[in-house]
Amino acid sequence: MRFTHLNIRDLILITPKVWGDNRGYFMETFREDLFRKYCWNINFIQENESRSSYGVLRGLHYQLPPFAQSKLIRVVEGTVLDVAVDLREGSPTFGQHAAVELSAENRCQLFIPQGFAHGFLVTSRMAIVQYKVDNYYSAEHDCGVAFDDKDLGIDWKLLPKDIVLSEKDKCQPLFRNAVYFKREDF
Ligand SMILES: Cc1cn([C@H]2C[C@H](O)[C@@H](COP(=O)(O)OP(=O)(O)O[C@H]3O[C@H](C)C(=O)[C@H](O)[C@H]3O)O2)c(=O)[nH]c1=O
Repeated sequence: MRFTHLNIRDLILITPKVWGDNRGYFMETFREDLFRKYCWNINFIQENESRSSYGVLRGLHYQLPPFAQSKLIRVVEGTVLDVAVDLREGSPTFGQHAAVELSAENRCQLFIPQGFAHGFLVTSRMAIVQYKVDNYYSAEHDCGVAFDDKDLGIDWKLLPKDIVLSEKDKCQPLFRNAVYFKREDF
């Protein structure tokens, strides 16, 4: 299992070791000891799964403290463009984002600590995304940022007309109007 820092240092790409043979393959998808050593002290308490068709974009979402969530994301079917945006006031990468392709084929996982907005766009016919979080869902603390905010400058690769959004995501606030994470939150 390899842990690689992205352009935003606190975002970590995890590449599992895959054991293939004539039956198929085996891989360890999570190791707490390695995670604590190379990544983050974390206690995942909930796991989610969503299935989406081509062009669906879920995000950009985050939960505010005390229900802020770190996430460990993996794709078990299909391919997504996965994006995290730094919303931590005072961070040297505040307002910047990282985008990585996660797929059932590359088997990579993305760790996103608390303080980031998260979203993904499905670029295959269909994708199933599973992710662990370290805080329970709280609708009252659920927040978002507009996926297509010009100040964020995220290249989602698809034309806006081809992107499928929930009603909620069609009206997320612009980055400059979003609620950020304060220094005291960390
Ligand atoms: C997130 C969540 C949702 N729900 C319920 C609430 C809604 O009635 C329904 C669909 O929720 P939503 O439309 O917010 O689902 P997504 O658009 O996939 O939201 C997720 O999308 C991006 C990619 C994220 O990173 C977040 O984890 C999460 O916000 O599931 C729950 O019961 N528990 C939960 O943890």
